[in-house]
Amino acid sequence: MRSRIAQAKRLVVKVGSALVTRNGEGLAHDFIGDCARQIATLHKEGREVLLVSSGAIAAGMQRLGWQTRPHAMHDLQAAAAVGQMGLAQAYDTTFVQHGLQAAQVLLTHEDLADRTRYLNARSTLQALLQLGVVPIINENDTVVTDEIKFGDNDTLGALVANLIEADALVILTDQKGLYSADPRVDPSATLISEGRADDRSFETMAGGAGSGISKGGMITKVRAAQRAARSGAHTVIASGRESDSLISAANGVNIGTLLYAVDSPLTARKQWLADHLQLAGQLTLDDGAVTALRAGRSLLAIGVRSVEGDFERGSAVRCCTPEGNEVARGLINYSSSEARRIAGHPTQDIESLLGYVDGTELIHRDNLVLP
Ligand SMILES: Nc1ncnc2c1ncn2[C@@H]1O[C@H](COP(=O)(O)OP(=O)(O)O)[C@@H](O)[C@H]1O
Ligand SMILES: N[C@@H](CCC(=O)OP(=O)(O)O)C(=O)O
Repeated sequence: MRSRIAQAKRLVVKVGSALVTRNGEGLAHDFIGDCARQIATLHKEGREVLLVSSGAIAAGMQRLGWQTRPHAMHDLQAAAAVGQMGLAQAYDTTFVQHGLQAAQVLLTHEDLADRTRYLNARSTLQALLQLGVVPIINENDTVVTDEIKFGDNDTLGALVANLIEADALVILTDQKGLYSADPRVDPSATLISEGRADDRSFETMAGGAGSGISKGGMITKVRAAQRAARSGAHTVIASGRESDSLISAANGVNIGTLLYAVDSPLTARKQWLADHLQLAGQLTLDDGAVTALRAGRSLLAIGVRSVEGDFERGSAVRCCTPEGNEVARGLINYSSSEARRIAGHPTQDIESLLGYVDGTELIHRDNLVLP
C-alpha cells in the first residue's frame, strides 16, 4: 500500500498550528525552514507540492501579545490578518533560499462551493504548479463567518486535494499518527499503521484538538482522509517533529498512519463530479464531437451546434447527440452567452470573438462524466 504514496506525483501537505507556531509561542522558523527544505527535495524529484498551512491566528496572537485564543469572531479575524503577514513572509523567505517561488492563496468555502470560483481556483492552482511555484494555502479567515468556515485546515487540505486531483494528502501534526485513542488521554493507545480511509471505526478512535491553538484535532484528519479518498487521494497522517518525515511519507516509508483510497482516482473523480452535478443547461453537439467525447476527449466549441439554458461559467451541463440523446455531463468553462458566441467556431477564434480565453476547451475531459 505504501508504494502507492511513493508513486504520488501531486501531493497536498497540511501543517497544523501546533507545528508552525511552536504551540502558540510565535512562528517556528526552524520548522518552516525544514518544511521548505523537504518540499524542495520532493520538487527536485519532479513532484508537485501544495502546502496548506495553519498558523495565522496563533502567529497573530503572539504578535499582538495575546495569551489565550479569543472567542469573538472579529478578534480571531484581526489576529489572522496580523499573523498571515508573518506566515507568508516566513514561507517566502525560506522557499527563496531553497530556489523555489511560493504563492499565497487564501480560500473560502464559497470559492470551492461556487462553480465559477471553483474552476477559477482550480485553474489558478494548476497554473502555479505548471510554473513550478509552491502554493501556500490557508483559509481566508478575515472574510469568513462561522457558518461558512471550513473551520479547520484538515478539511481545507482535503478539499484542495479534491480540487486539483492530488494523488496524496500528507497531514503533519504533533503526534506520530492516528492512535487507537487520544494518546494524551490514554497512554496505552497504539499507533494504527494503515487502513481504508472509509473505515468508520477510525472516527470512534479520534478525538478533538490537542492544544488551545489548534482547531480540528484527530477527528477532522480522519474525515479529511475520507474526503480526499473521494477523489482517489491516499492520506498519510504523520509527525512533523520527526526528521525528514515528509520525505519519508512521500517515499512510501512505513511511518505514521496511511488511510488509503479504494477507488482509482479516475473512478473516484467521476463519482465525485456526478454527485455534484445539478444540470443548468444543455449543449447539442455535432456527430464529430459526439465521437470525440466517446473516445475520452475534451469538448471543443467547434463541435457545438446549439446551447440551451442560462448558466454561468463552471455550471454543469448535459451534452446531447443531434437527436437529443445524452452523451455526457460536464462542467463548462464558459457561460451560456459566451458559449453561444463561440459555438461552432475553432478554438483559435475564441479570443477574437470574446476578447479573452477562459480555456481552450469548452469542457475539459477531466470535467466530463460519460454514462
Ligand atoms: N486517536 C488519536 N490519535 C492521535 N491523536 C489524537 C487522537 N485523538 C485526539 N488526538 C489529538 O489530536 C491532536 C492533533 O490535532 P490538532 O491539535 O488539531 O493538531 P494540528 O494543529 O496539527 O491540526 C493530538 O495532539 C492529540 O492530542
Ligand atoms: N486558518 C487558521 C487555521 C486554524 C486551524 O485549522 O488550525 P489547525 O487545527 O492547527 O490546522 C489559522 O491559520 O490560524
